Amino acid sequence: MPSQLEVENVTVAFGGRRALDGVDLRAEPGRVTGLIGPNGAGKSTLFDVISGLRKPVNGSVALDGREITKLGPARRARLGMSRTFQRLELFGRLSVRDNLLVAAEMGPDRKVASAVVDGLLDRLDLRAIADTTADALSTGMGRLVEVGRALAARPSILLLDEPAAGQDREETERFSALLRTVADDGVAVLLVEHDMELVMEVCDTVHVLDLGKILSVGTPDEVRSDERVITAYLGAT
Ligand SMILES: Nc1ncnc2c1ncn2[C@@H]1O[C@H](COP(=O)(O)OP(=O)(O)OP(=O)(O)O)[C@@H](O)[C@H]1O
Repeated sequence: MPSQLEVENVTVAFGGRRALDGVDLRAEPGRVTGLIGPNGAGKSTLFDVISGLRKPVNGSVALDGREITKLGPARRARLGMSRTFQRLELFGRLSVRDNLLVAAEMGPDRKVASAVVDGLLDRLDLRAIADTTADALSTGMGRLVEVGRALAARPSILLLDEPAAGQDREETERFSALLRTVADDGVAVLLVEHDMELVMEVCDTVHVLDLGKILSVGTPDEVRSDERVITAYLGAT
């Protein structure tokens, strides 16, 4: 079932410093929503709040109108939320196929896990390396497998933290097409990414975070021409 994510007025503090300060964000089913901003802006911290790894001091997270702010990561995963991490979290000694299988078995229906993996190997064009161990993959391919693991749980909302880092241009182009098909299936995709070409090409809406606050929200064209965004981020990339 498609899920809408609503983040309202989220604040997180480390010591006395606010890493997030009154952040609002919305991600809708069938759309790719971008979250961009300079290093240290608070993007990963916001992902941690959305996925339940960090509790905000203020604000709420809701999925389809149901408040989930107090739920832990496992409960959120059962509600259809899947995420990837900036640091690869693959099982290094397992094959690509088995990495996907472990994730698929945690999905809503274990009986279909191997069929789900079969489908993903084709969809992500991973069949040729299905028996390769994760340790032997390039960073770019590792990231693709990590996205495969997130998809194996058949999420309704998918959080991707810098999935294209380490991918070459061809891998990124294929990845961009994949993200569109994931969104077209009704998934709400939330994408943190520094690769501006990918963000501008694939996102329907982009949120720009700077120093813990949302600086701008709009279509890629609107955000790209926003002077505040150019000054805070785009001018420097
Ligand atoms: N566990 C922590 N303890 C203290 N400060 C932290 C912690 N995690 C993050 N921060 C600080 O919070 C701010 C936001 O960090 P965060 O990693 O969310 O930024 P980011 O936008 O994801 O950056 P990047 O693009 O480099 O990944 C930074 O100033 C960071 O130093």
